[in-house]
Amino acid sequence: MATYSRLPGSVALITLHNPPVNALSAAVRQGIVDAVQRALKDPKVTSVVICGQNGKFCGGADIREFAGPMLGPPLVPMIHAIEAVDKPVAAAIEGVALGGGLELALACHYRIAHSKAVLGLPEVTLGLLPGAGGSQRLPRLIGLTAALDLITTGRHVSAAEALKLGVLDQVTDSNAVDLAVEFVRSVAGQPLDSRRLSTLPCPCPPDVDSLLDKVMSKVRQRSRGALAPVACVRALRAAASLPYAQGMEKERELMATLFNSGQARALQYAFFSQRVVGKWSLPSGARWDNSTARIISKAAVIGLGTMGRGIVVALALTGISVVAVETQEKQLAEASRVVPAMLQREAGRRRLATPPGVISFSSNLQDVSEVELVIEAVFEDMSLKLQVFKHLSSVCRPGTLLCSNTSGLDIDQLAAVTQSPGLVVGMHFFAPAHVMKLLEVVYGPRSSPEAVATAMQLGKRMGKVGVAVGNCPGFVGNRMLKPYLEQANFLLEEGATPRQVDEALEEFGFPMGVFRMSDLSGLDVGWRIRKEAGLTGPGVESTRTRQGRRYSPLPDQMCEAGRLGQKTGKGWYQYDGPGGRVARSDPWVHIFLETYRAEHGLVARSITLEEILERCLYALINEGFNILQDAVAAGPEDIDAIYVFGYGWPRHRGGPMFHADQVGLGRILQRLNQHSHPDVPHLKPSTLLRRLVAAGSPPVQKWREFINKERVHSQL
Ligand SMILES: CC/C=C/CC(=O)SCCNC(=O)CCNC(=O)[C@H](O)C(C)(C)COP(=O)(O)OP(=O)(O)OC[C@H]1O[C@@H](n2cnc3c(N)ncnc32)[C@H](O)[C@@H]1OP(=O)(O)O
Repeated sequence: MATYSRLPGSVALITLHNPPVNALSAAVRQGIVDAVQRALKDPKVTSVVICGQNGKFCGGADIREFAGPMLGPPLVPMIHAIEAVDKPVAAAIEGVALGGGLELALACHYRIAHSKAVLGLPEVTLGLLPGAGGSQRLPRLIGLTAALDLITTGRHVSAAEALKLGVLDQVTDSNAVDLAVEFVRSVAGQPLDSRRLSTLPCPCPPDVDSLLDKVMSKVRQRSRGALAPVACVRALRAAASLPYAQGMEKERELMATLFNSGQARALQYAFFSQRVVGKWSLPSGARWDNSTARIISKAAVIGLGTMGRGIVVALALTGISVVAVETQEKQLAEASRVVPAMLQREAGRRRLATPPGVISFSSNLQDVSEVELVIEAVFEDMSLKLQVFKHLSSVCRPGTLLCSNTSGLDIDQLAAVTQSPGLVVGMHFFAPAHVMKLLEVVYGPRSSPEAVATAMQLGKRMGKVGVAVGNCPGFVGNRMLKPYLEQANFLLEEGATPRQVDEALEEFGFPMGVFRMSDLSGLDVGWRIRKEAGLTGPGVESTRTRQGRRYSPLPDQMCEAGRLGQKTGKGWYQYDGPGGRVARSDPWVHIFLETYRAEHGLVARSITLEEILERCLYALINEGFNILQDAVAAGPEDIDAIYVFGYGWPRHRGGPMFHADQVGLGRILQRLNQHSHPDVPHLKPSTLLRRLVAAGSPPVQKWREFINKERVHSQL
């Protein structure tokens, strides 16, 4: 709702009440409409201030209402009515003015904000555009170029930047509501025509068409099939070229298309998934709201390879003092040179004046004795990690949390060699660790709620999306990746080319197909793991069935030929040289594949884009169902957040489990059955998938409840 009060000196104060962010729910909109009417009718009122309760102006439209029928007064006429008021209206912005919240502020005649406020039109991130006049008013206020940037990226801006751009009239370090009240009193009675943004022309650069074309091609390239950024540019083209009323008509038309698109539903689901994963729970009953996190101020990182360096930077950026340990002198010298530069660069990118944390470098493991938390990031080798954990357990003071950045090794085994297994968790970062948003927090059967809560809290401080996952080989992300990679290799055996497979996946929306990705991360990573698993290496017979399952030796043979990817200048593609980035098809690979097929009596067939997507994605999704069934992930949102934030799954497709829901569980089951083969267990439909289909394919939002019920009745 919204409350109305009359302050001394003829100012009406309208306050939005809808915790936690004063979203514009039906009740709030109704409250605003009523309060504005009251202010208009009251002859003693000469000016109006709109603010939000509890230091938050407004977080925009109530996203939860999007799923149901539209109730209450619509936003657009409400906003028009505010602009039309013949008494000065000011928005007093504290906390946030986002989406519909900023659109409400743009309808006001003046905008006054607290210096800590954050403003933006993030609708594009929800698959929408600023559909309450924002796409037409903002460019009229700050010019087309700046509006294109804010609206197509959805980025939040600080009050200082908003003031510079001209969004705000004044910024204060003290009370924004008091200042706004004082301000509107001082302008009461002054003409308002020039303050009504809808009446102003849109300031455009002379080469407006070329600017719009350039931005359009940039968003198309960046957004890989996402509809909203393209619609945003179209709405801004209308603002630049049409009178306001016609521009609004275009905005309405574009919004209607977006609103009903599957992409908007997917992006809104992704918004809530990100929040759901923060409310973690463990099978033991420990949860985010009944477990206490420790506040870490001093940490250590062991191992300064690529991952370790990124983790040091991520920690230091949060203001934590870091002891960075590397026992190999050459690597230590290089890290001591490179890490401070990385830190400086990242601090600059985040607009921090100085990096807040202090880093000390050491070659001596003894130097970690005083820290509160250690993250081990040594080479992915179990015996080495066990040695490090044993050593840490004796060096660190009692109560120190010991974390491993392993990408899939057994956390419980590491915990077992320490004196306090409850204080051991996995903190699986993604490269580059100071940039990538995902953090898998891996709990073993003995990990304490405090250890999980601390790792999750630390992730949040580092700006990560932390997802608590159970302990199993590969955890969630890499466990699901395995069948996906496997299918991609099988497709090559059967007649596809690396480019064909990659193009299908890139067209789906991945930033990189599986083979380009593999070239980037290095083919030797998987090779080493397969050797450790006894799947390849000296003495292993070169057959296409290993350990009782279909196996493709193709990637092993690539490694044996020295083709390790970008770092060697050759992998599934060829590059300009070692470290080259531009992937070109390589005739060598085509001959290699033909020879391989001939040797194994395989006849290449033509493979459709549909088959590529089905086999790669449905194999991955099927493993997602197994993971839910095994309670390694608490719900589909956890898996989807992992894939969106760590594995390049297109956000406008919600995540693999959301995608399964959109495609239809019955269809996924039917296609898995079709592609299934006795020696490819990954394609054998999971029991959970079968049970969901048998239960009538409930929507993804109901799966968590379904799984819990099935578990109670021992059906899973
Ligand atoms: C014609 C229709 C036009 C529509 C245009 C729009 O306005 S679309 C909506 C545009 N607004 C946004 O995109 C803002 C979304 N919210 C945020 O970015 C952040 O929540 C925040 C406002 C910056 C606050 O961040 P913070 O980290 O402090 O808190 P949380 O993100 O955890 O959020 C707290 C709870 O509030 C819920 N919530 C936030 N915004 C909205 C919203 N607009 N509608 C409904 N609910 C919202 C959020 O889900 C959290 O609740 P949980 O129960 O914990 O999930």
